Parts: sequence; C-alpha cells; structure tokens
Amino acid sequence: MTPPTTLTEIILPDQANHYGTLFGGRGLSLMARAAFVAASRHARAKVVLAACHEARFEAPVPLGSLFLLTATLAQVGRTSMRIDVSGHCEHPEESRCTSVSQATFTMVAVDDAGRPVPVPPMEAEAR
Ligand SMILES: CCCCCCCCCCCCCCCC(=O)SCCNC(=O)CCNC(=O)[C@H](O)C(C)(C)COP(=O)(O)OP(=O)(O)OC[C@H]1O[C@@H](n2cnc3c(N)ncnc32)[C@H](O)[C@@H]1OP(=O)(O)O
Repeated sequence: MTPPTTLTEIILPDQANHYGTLFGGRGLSLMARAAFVAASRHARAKVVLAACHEARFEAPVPLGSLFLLTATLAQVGRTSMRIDVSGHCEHPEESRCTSVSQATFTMVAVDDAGRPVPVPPMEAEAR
C-alpha cells in the first residue's frame, strides 16, 4: 500500500491574509497540491483535479507556523481517485500539533488528449 503523502510548508507573509493567518485559498491550493502528488503516485499518469468536496477550516494557521499536510488515497474508481487531505498546524518552537483543516479531492487520470484513462485498483498496490 502506498504510504500517505506528506508535505510541510512554513507560512510566510505572502501566504497570509490581512488577519495574519494563512489565506484560505492558499490553504486549499496547498491541499490540492498534496492530493495531486498522492494521485500521481498511484496512477503514474497525468492527473487533473475534477472536484473538491467538504473542505473545512477548523482553526486559523498563524504566520510563522508549519502547515503539515497528509494526503491519503481513500478510494479508487475506474479512472478517478478520491484523496483525503488533512492539515495540521505546528509552531516551530513547540511540539504541540493541532488539526486545522480537511478536504477531499477527486483526481482523474487522463491521456495526452485529456481523456480519462483507467488507473490501477487499490489492491494492486499491495502486490
Ligand atoms: C479547490 C482547490 C483549488 C486550489 C487551487 C489549485 C492549486 C494548484 C495545485 C495543484 C493541483 C493539482 C492539479 C494539477 C493539474 C491541474 O491543474 S488540473 C486543472 C483543473 N482541472 C481541470 O482542468 C479538469 C477539467 N475537467 C476535465 O478535464 C474533465 O471533466 C475530467 C475531469 C477529465 C472528466 O472528464 P469526463 O469526460 O467528465 O469523464 P467521465 O468519464 O464522465 O468521468 C471520469 C471519471 O471522473 C469522475 N468525475 C468526473 N467529474 C467528477 C466530479 N465533479 N466529481 C467526482 N467525480 C467526477 C467520474 O465519476 C469518473 O470516475 P470513474 O468512474 O472513471 O472512476
């Protein structure tokens, strides 16, 4: 089974809003990026973002924090993959890590013409 994809980003001023916390659009973009990596690792093909479901931001991510993302392959269809992404916030000077966001992304494998192509089933990963 493919291990979850993890990405860590330090939140700098160019990623912040006027409240001094991570801008939500940037947060979603980072989560989509993690989903893209996880889907690409499974499909080993071009993948595009088809949908984003149930995105939630539960707590703000302050400037200077680490935003830790974990993307997990949750379900595989014929050409699509559902990727669950969770975000945690960690202050670099503290060990405390709190859950701050979740979203689910549907990624679809495509050929060079952008047509959906089959992806390996989840079970195939265990072989
Ligand atoms: C929000 C965050 C923003 C953040 C900000 C991004 C920042 C960036 C970061 C990097 C992010 C990475 C992403 C890089 C790559 C691009 O950047 S992709 C760019 C954005 N996405 C696109 O341009 C895709 C545009 N859409 C399409 O090309 C077509 O609709 C698709 C997705 C290829 C599907 O084609 P289709 O002809 O509708 O195919 P169809 O046979 O009906 O469906 C194929 C499969 O897709 C599934 N599917 C299609 N539509 C949906 C849907 N809406 N819901 C669920 N499943 C669907 C079907 O159920 C089917 O699944 P299977 O049963 O085969 O498993």
